[in-house]
Amino acid sequence: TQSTRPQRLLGAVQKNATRGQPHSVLKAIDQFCTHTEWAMNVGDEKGCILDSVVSEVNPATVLELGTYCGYSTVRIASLLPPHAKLITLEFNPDFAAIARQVIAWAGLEDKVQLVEGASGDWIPKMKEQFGITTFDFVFLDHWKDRYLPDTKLMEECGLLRKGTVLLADNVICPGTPDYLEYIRNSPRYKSQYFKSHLEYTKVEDGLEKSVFQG
Ligand SMILES: C[C@H](C[C@H]1O[C@@H](n2cnc3c(N)ncnc32)[C@H](O)[C@@H]1O)NC(=O)c1cc(-c2ccc(F)cc2)cc(O)c1O
Ligand SMILES: [Mg+2]
Repeated sequence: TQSTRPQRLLGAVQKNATRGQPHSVLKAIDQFCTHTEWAMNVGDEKGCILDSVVSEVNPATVLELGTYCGYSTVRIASLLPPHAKLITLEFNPDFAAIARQVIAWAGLEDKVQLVEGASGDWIPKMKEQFGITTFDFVFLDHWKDRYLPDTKLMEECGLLRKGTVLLADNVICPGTPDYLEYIRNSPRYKSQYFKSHLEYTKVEDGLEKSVFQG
């Protein structure tokens, strides 16, 4: 039977990366996506911007929306201080299964809780299920028309505090126009656009960093 793209990406990690070395996992995925097969990971160019924002925030609690194969999960988790927790939500079980193996290959399973399910269902359950009070950092990388409703949901559920940083991928391509309109015009956020390119291409894309004002 035919393999899927995530299965082929995992194969490239197991073949070319060293267990327990997150940077080698990222390098193997980026090489696979550059030379063999494009895949919708945040990639190395936007990934460096992600790294700098994560390092600046130095978060103890992280929420990632949209795990896919776990590339950005590994990228973020490899920068977290000890005892920090990253919760990542993925509703496609096949993608989740691959991501678990990519995260394990990087040796980061102790820092990561991968939850299978839809963000809209799980965000209201974060406090009771995972003992989260608020998130220090949120990476939005799931369905582009879910960024706005899920941000409003996080506000309503009291999951954001003064200083929480939201970082949104793909605000240009595929684009999240309703989210950008809201977040850039709301007095409750201070936003900054980081111009970049769609992963592994020359197409313009970018990340929007927004700090919740409380
Ligand atoms: C949406 C995907 C990423 C993952 O998110 C999970 N997901 C969804 N909605 C939910 C939820 N509500 N809760 C939990 N998980 C959820 C899904 O199953 C995917 O695995 N990402 C993209 O579609 C994506 C697409 C492109 C792209 C750009 C140009 C093109 F020509 C073609 C594609 C680039 C990117 O950088 C992306 O990130
Ligand atoms: Mg993305």
